[in-house]
Amino acid sequence: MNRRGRFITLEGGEGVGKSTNLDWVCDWLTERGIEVVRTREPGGTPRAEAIRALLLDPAPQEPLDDDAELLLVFAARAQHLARVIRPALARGAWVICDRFTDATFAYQGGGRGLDMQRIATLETLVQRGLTPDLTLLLDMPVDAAQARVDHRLGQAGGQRDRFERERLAFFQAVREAYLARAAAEPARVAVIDASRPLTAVQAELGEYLERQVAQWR
Ligand SMILES: Nc1ncnc2c1ncn2[C@@H]1O[C@H](COP(=O)(O)OP(=O)(O)OP(=O)(O)O)[C@@H](O)[C@H]1O
Ligand SMILES: Cc1cn([C@H]2C[C@H](O)[C@@H](COP(=O)(O)O)O2)c(=O)[nH]c1=O
Repeated sequence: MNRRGRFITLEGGEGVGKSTNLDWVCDWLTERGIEVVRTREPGGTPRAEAIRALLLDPAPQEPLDDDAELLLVFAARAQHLARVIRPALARGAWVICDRFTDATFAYQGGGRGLDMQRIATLETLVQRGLTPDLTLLLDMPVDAAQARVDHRLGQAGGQRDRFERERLAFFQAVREAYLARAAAEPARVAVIDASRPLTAVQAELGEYLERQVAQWR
């Protein structure tokens, strides 16, 4: 693929502030004249959003098999790549994505305990070499992040989705898997302490972006 744009992902467990900071990152890049495509996983196209709804639906009457969950995540990703991510990168836009395959290694690999090598095989099959240029991993202790989720749900009056209903041990395993990926790929994954006030988090995000954009231009 003729890839002219850049691919940036935001990652982290539930409630660490990905959505809040994604808006900020997109505005930061747009202010510098960069065409930004803001998207998310699972989702990003109507069909992939339909798969997202299946994945997030608690539907206790039919538990979702772990392998089915993994394959649905990659089915949504294949559609998202074909319809949104690859075309945007080819025309030179920068794709800013709320979660990508690091989330699969963290949730299905760390959280569910699925074999990381099987996930890597699907990654190769579906992505054909396309991986993020930069990943901003928002990290904080699980209990404090869960308190933020509770606060947000209390304000918005929503229900916990199928993942948000998991036990603390699941989220702890997700966090550890994310940190292991960051340690294995320090040049791509920047770990940001998300437990601090938003201004401090965004100051550090800005520093990473400043450095990275200067290097790419
Ligand atoms: N640095 C921060 N300090 C305090 N509160 C924050 C901070 N960042 C985000 N929040 C608040 O925490 C809640 C969760 O933030 P947000 O929805 O952006 O997280 P998220 O990682 O996208 O969550 P999810 O994975 O559950 O969608 C929101 O109410 C948000 O306003
Ligand atoms: C990409 C991806 C996502 N998930 C999970 C993680 C979250 O609980 C939900 C998405 O909801 P959010 O609004 O982004 O928090 O999906 C996953 O398990 N595996 C994945 O690859």
